[in-house]
Amino acid sequence: MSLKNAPQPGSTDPSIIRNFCIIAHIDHGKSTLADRMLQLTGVVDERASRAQYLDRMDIERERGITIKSQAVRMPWTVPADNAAGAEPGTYVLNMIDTPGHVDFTYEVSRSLEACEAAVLLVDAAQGIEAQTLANLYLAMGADLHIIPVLNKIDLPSANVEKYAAELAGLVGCEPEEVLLTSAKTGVGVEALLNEIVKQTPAPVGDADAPARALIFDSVYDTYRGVVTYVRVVDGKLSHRDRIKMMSTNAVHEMLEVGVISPEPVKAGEIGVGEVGYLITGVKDVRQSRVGDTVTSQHRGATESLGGYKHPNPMVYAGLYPIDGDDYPTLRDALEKLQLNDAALTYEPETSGALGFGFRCGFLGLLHMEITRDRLEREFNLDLISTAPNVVYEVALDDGTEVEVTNPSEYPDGKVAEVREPVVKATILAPSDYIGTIMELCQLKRGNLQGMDYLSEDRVEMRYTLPMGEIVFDFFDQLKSRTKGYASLDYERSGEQAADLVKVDILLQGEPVDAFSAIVHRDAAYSYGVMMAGKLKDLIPRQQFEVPIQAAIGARVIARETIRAIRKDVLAKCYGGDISRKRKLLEKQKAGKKRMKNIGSVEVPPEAFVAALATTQPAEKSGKK
Ligand SMILES: Nc1nc2c(ncn2[C@@H]2O[C@H](COP(=O)(O)OP(=O)(O)OP(=O)(O)O)[C@@H](O)[C@H]2O)c(=O)[nH]1
Repeated sequence: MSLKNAPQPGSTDPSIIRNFCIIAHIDHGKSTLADRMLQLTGVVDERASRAQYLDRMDIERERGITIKSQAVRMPWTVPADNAAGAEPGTYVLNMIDTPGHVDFTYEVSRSLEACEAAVLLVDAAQGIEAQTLANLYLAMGADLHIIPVLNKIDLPSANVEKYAAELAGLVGCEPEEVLLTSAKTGVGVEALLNEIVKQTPAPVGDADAPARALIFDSVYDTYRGVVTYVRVVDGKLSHRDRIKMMSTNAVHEMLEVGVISPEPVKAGEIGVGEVGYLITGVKDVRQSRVGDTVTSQHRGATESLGGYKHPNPMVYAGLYPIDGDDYPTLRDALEKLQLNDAALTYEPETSGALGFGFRCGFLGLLHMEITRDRLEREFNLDLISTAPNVVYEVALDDGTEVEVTNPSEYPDGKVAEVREPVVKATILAPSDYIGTIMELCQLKRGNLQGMDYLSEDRVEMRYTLPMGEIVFDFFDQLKSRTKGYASLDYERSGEQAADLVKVDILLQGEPVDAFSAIVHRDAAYSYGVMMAGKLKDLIPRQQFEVPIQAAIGARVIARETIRAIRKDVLAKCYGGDISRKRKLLEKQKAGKKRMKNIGSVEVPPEAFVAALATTQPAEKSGKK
């Protein structure tokens, strides 16, 4: 069907609109399926435009903005004799993208809120993974209708029977009701589109009420400013409106309203149940936040849609340029990233060991890693990051409470109680590994909350765990203990009091702030021994002996010594080649300039990088 004849935005009857998302574990085929749907619905032409569309994404990727379209509008005509039994006719499908990873749970929940159904896509050769489950629970929490689909049925290793049963057991349907697709060959995708029409409830809203639209994504574009993606719940938003953000009452000029199909298409207005974008001339995503409700300034709604949450960083780390001269570049780079990232926070910080840098707040480990990666790649920076830590609430004997986001700020006074954040974790693994996983969780102070068999050889284990342990090396250890077969997902779940202490690392009696850590008392000794041992190997010998100590307050709990030696760079230079000697001496001098000085001890920046690389990358199971 030609897009020109498709139902137009602003005048689309909600009864023909279907809003859905696809939830899947990484690599189970979400992007391929989405591409296939764009082709089948004629939004992207199979030969020419597909290549073009992908090119466009490359450019976007290079510019570091939208990696995927956040929401695409697709017309779809259901034929008379469809197997799904859907009413024949032309429909408007809005496919809404959800960020995949746990760090962005709140963003995921808002994208889900904008839909009425979720396609639960599972690889027919892999089965259900932890991330599939976590997102499924969120979708069920949002009351979405779930459409179970097994993908990659073309693979020789596909085990349709086994995983259809697993999936059916999970969502509570018959195995025959699980749809089968190959996003790669296209098999089953038309049938899936018909099923989406049949099974997804049409949106319901009051067309005559004051406008209310949910912001489910907000993206900074260099050329157009902030592009805000919304789902209209009541009333309509017109390009003539001035709009109001209900959490702040800030009013903005509306410059453009439209839908994405797959290029932005301007529209006069968008109405009940429709999904589209707004451009309002705001320059920073903080002014147009995910979860907020948009209304019109004139005759606006008085009650928001609810559910708005301010993003709060959960993991903090210090970022320092290896070369001190890069500090202004780092500051500018963080400022630029913040334009497109409402959750990133930073403030200047000085470290005795590392010099000038920033204390940055992130939603989680993956968010931290993405940010750091972008700073290094896009802004050409070499960075040292301190070990990530969570936020602790410390109550002192005199009744004052402090929030500690940096171990070096840990109060010296008498501490009455320390509270740490806790997460609910879901671990999925082959049942052979139950023992080793339990052992690991015990070691990390976890509490088993429940365990279910998904099939005869796969289990879901639910634990509560201190978040501080997860940001340390939990995921690395889980992967190595289960040969990579376990998957992990977690969400924040309150606080608990814990016996935590600050361990300082001292070089020649001087504490090195970058190495201080807040750890459980039982783990303090092993942290001290590990750090002292590492540093002994990493710090080059000096002309004098250097003691390395780990201490809790004034009490030393571990000690190593770096023996004295003069590093003679000329030792290997036989003969009298004076120019080569000079070169070596100059090289040594340049190296010295980059050295960080702790008291009189010279530490190469590489030693900090290596010593601080104790934490693991988070599971890369989504992009944002
Ligand atoms: N054989 C086969 N391969 C498929 C199918 N669908 C996707 N793939 C392949 O599986 C890999 C992952 O597919 P993607 O669509 O990128 O998966 P995704 O879930 O979007 O992954 P992320 O975007 O990285 O989260 C790619 O190499 C695809 O070509 C399918 O139906 N059959």
